[in-house]
Amino acid sequence: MTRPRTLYEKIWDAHVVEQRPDGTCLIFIDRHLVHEVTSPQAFAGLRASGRTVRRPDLTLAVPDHNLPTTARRDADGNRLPIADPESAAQLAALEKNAPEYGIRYIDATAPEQGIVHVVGPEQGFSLPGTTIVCGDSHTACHGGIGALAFGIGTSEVEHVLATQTLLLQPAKTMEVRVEGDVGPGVSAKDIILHITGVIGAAGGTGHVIEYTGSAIRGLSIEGRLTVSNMAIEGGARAGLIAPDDVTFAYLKGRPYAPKGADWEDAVAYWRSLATDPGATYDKVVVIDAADIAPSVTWGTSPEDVVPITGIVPDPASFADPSKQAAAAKSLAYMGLEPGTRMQDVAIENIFIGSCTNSRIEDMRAAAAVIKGRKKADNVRWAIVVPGSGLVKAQAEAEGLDRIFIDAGLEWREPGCSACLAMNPDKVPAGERCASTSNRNFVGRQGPGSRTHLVSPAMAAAAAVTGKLTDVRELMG
Ligand SMILES: CC(C)[C@H](C(=O)O)[C@@H](O)C(=O)O
Ligand code: SF4
Repeated sequence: MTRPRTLYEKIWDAHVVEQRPDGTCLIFIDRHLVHEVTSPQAFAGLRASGRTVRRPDLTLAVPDHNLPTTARRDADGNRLPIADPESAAQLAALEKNAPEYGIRYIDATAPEQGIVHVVGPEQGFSLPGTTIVCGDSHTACHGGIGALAFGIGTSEVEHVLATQTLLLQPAKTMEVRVEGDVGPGVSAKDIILHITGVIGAAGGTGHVIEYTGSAIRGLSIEGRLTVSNMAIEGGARAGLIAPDDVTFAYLKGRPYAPKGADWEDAVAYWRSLATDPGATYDKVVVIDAADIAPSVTWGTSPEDVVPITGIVPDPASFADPSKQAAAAKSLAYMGLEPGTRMQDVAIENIFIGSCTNSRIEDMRAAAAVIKGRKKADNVRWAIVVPGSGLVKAQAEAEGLDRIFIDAGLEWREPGCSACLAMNPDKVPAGERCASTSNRNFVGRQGPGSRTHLVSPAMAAAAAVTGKLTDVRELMG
């Protein structure tokens, strides 16, 4: 009998082309996602060496980071230019490179355009058991459907374009098991924020995390993508969730998903990927779902998590001296005093979007809280940015856009938006943002911006009260 293996080991083993004496493996890459920021130099490198794209059929390009989220066409249907020269150049490069190398390209104004990590699963391009890479650290997101998905650097993007392979060291395995049921108002985002708080921003270093347990199995695909998206914020190389009937139902009939007999074969294979009984992980963390509250960050690392009912911690309360120093620095940047109740922190900006939380369920969760309420007066800027044109269309068909607009929020075009300050959507220096994104780093949403990571329902709650708020207090 073969040795029991984890989900990670099975996917890895199925993709090893060659193993080197030092243990490094040449891995076949099934899917390559490309966006405008990390690809121009990679294509320039290909061009300089006279090489071609080895498997254009396994490559999908879509712009997302730099696109403004305001209207992309004028009243006559003409495409509006991008004002920022660097952004315009990156977009122009992708628009030229994709057709030149025969790569599938979703144009900035195509109905299915969106954030690359939303588009991949939505199009059925990202599939269970596949290896997926993208020149982007949140590629781990695709682990939510059971794909082994890594972020890579620009030189690796060039390597994958040219060879459809990548040299990788095998990772260690880590299980994060979340058992039990979460309480009302607790979403997938709260689960992953809580996990990040428990394991720390370096807790998964060198590991691929498999999220298991009944609380994870009970999540929709949207929720699983949210969890896996932030594997990287726990330091892991990738995140994984075993594909199951929920996954198959989500993927069936999507444009790039297998069809007919191929679909049946694929599902049979995908079912075989689940971690075998008796397989072991290098590290195991067990979390009780009942301990997870709606969560919020107070600092400038995604591990700086407290329940919304909590307070800003005192740096002295941390055992580790380096964490004490980091916490003191974070609090100075964030303009927060130890002991302040999180619910007393006023918020001027709201961002609902990003590859963590811009799928249809996120839109629904935010709209459910906003419905019948109004944006608080002290909230200066509140934008809702669907993750793709298809999410946008679905949300509009359900009337969610009207709920946001009637409450005084803005309803935007898809893109990365205020998740990072690479386009016009920025948070001003010294102001706070309740944000559904995944990073609260210094300057992440604009120079001097102060980010509090929360779930869509919590961001919506902050939008209507003007301060960080326990969404459970607003629930029916
Ligand atoms: C711009 C891009 C390379 C970057 C990443 O790698 O993740 C961005 O998506 C981010 O979230 O910080
Ligand atoms: S939405 Fe944010 S985290 Fe996701 S790919 Fe874009 S910039 Fe990166």
